[in-house]
Amino acid sequence: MFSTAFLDLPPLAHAAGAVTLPGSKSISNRVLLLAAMSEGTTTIHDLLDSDDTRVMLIALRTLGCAVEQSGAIVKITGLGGKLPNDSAKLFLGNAGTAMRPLTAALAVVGGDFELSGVPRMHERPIGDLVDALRQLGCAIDYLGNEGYPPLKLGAPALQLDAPIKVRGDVSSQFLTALLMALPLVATKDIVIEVVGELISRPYIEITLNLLARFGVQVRRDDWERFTIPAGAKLRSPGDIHVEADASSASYFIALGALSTGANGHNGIKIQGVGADSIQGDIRFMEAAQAMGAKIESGPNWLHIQRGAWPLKAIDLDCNHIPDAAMTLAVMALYADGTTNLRNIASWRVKETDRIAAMATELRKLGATVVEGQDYIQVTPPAGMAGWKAASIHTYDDHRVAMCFSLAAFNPAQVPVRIEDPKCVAKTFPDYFEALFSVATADTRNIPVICVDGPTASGKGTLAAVLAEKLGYHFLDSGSLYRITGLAASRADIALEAANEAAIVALLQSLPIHFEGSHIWLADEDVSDAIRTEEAGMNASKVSAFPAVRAALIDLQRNFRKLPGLVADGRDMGTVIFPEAPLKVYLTASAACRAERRHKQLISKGIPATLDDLRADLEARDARDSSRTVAPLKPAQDALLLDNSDLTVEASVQTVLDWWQSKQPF
Ligand SMILES: Nc1ncnc2c1ncn2[C@@H]1O[C@H](COP(=O)(O)OP(=O)(O)OP(=O)(O)O)[C@@H](O)[C@H]1O
Ligand SMILES: Nc1ccn([C@@H]2O[C@H](COP(=O)(O)O)[C@@H](O)[C@H]2O)c(=O)n1
Repeated sequence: MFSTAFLDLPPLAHAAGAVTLPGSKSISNRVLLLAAMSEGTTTIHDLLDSDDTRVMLIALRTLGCAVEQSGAIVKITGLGGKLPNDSAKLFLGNAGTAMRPLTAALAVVGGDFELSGVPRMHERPIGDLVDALRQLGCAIDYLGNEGYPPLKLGAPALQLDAPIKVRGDVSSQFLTALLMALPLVATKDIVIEVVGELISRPYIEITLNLLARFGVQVRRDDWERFTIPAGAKLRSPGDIHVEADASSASYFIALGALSTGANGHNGIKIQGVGADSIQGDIRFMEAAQAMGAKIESGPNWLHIQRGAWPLKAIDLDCNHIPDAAMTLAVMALYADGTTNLRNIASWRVKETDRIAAMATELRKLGATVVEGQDYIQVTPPAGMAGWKAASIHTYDDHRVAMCFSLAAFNPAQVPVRIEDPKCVAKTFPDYFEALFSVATADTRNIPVICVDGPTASGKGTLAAVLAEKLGYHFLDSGSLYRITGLAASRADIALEAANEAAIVALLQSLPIHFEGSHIWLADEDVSDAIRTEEAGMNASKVSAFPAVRAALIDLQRNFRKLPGLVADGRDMGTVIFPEAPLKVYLTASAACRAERRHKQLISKGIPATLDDLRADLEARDARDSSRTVAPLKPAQDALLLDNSDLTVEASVQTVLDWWQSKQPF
């Protein structure tokens, strides 16, 4: 997951390949609650691992439910509707799929409970559900504002005779909550009557479908009346598999529809969900097809290719696909006219006011947007010149972050910044990794920051922090010369010009691989072995051989991958990435560098004297600067930074400011 303050997406050119999506949030949290409340043990496969499922699991454990987790398999021993802990405070983050059903289940079972969430959760209405539960005799108090969490629940005095009325036109989650909770107390037939036009019906279908899997057949009369039969009991189905999330699939369906192939492949294959999914958002497929996508489907897979181009503008009632419809609003940027998405009033009470959020952010990109209480109309930017690079605010809303990533395919090739990318953790923590696994960019558009300079100036430290803050890859090019020197010494090859060909032959056979900050030579972790002063001096010797340098060029350039790279070395800016948009030449006085290296070695328990270290680093710098190929020197367009009197933090901030000054947003 990218936990950076922002993630800059360079212009993306193509996309092709296969993605496996995480489990459905709607199914995961429903199954968790049903499994916890049922009789028997349920083994759940492919459960979504995200913020929303995590808060649900914590809540269930707090209530006394036994939960065993091993990877994507979770085993729940059901409580059979009886709570071992009938007094608890539950924090449910911003998970509507946890707050609403848990409120209903705990209110009917009874106990002393407090349910709260993040500030936004306390702005999301729950009054209609509370009103319905109070009709049943449940004891519920508001701890903050009337109609909103946090809530306090007490012991109910249940009256099940009269039909329970619940509004269906604000959120279908209120009805879902009642449907899942009432089998816990169905000593007689319990009737629920929906007031107002029921929205998001497909989500109710998921609920009914899962209740049936747990042994409860709800009778449905149209979409107005639901009866839980007397004697209904939740019983574990044993094993249950969670489908991949159809709402998450919408981003990759859109990707297939708007991008051309790459690497000899065409189209996007989505594993884990097919056209026969029980999730309502799968009908996003039809909307995408109406806009031009070509889609094939099989058991648990979809394959999407670009069809019509530009995409076709549509006018659609999106009530049946409220979450996935946000993706249509971004696809509309690539359409041949104005797209009108109607009947989406529920957007206003989701993680954020999604109509306002989408309108604001689409306008930043150059679109013309008209918004109403329950609709949004999007007209694409006028031609290439109409597109603007934009920093997309994401409102702590995972879907805003994910759908706006698709704007990076814009024909004007302007970059798009996604603020707070970690908000995708709500449903799809590795969304951007999945995107980068299928998307490609023109290499020249993948940003590289070069940090060159003499020994112990702090290049590695600076470059690693920059990479972490920007979410970029990191190339420690010196490690490649260090490994070469180490391997040659171990092979008893003297580091002399006469042995240049032998050293290159050895280098080309070396099984080097990187794992985070660790470097492996075959199955040996050589990260420490290459860090000695002797290894540094040997690296300096082999690095002076032109054939060794030539042999390492492609390997270094292959580090340039989405979303970007920070490269540290001696010739990053002069030879390896001469067209990099930012080149930093980092220096510090020799005395200062010797002192830093001394401290570094002593802290690792390696004995060293200041004088020897200074002599060594000056010798190394002299050799590096005087060699014939790729000598150590600042690139002509490098920015010089002498950090003798700067802290690491100050150096990092200086370079981040330089980088920001080059961005269009
Ligand atoms: N601005 C700074 N102020 C104080 N200490 C620093 C600063 N930058 C780096 N250091 C410290 O200096 C030491 C050397 O830094 P680092 O290993 O990053 O240098 P380098 O230029 O990558 O060296 P080499 O070229 O030998 O790999 C480290 O202990 C690091 O913590
Ligand atoms: N791009 C580079 C990087 C390093 N070298 C040589 O390797 C030695 C070790 O590098 P460190 O950054 O790990 O200290 C260094 O002294 C250089 O001789 C290089 O030539 N080009």
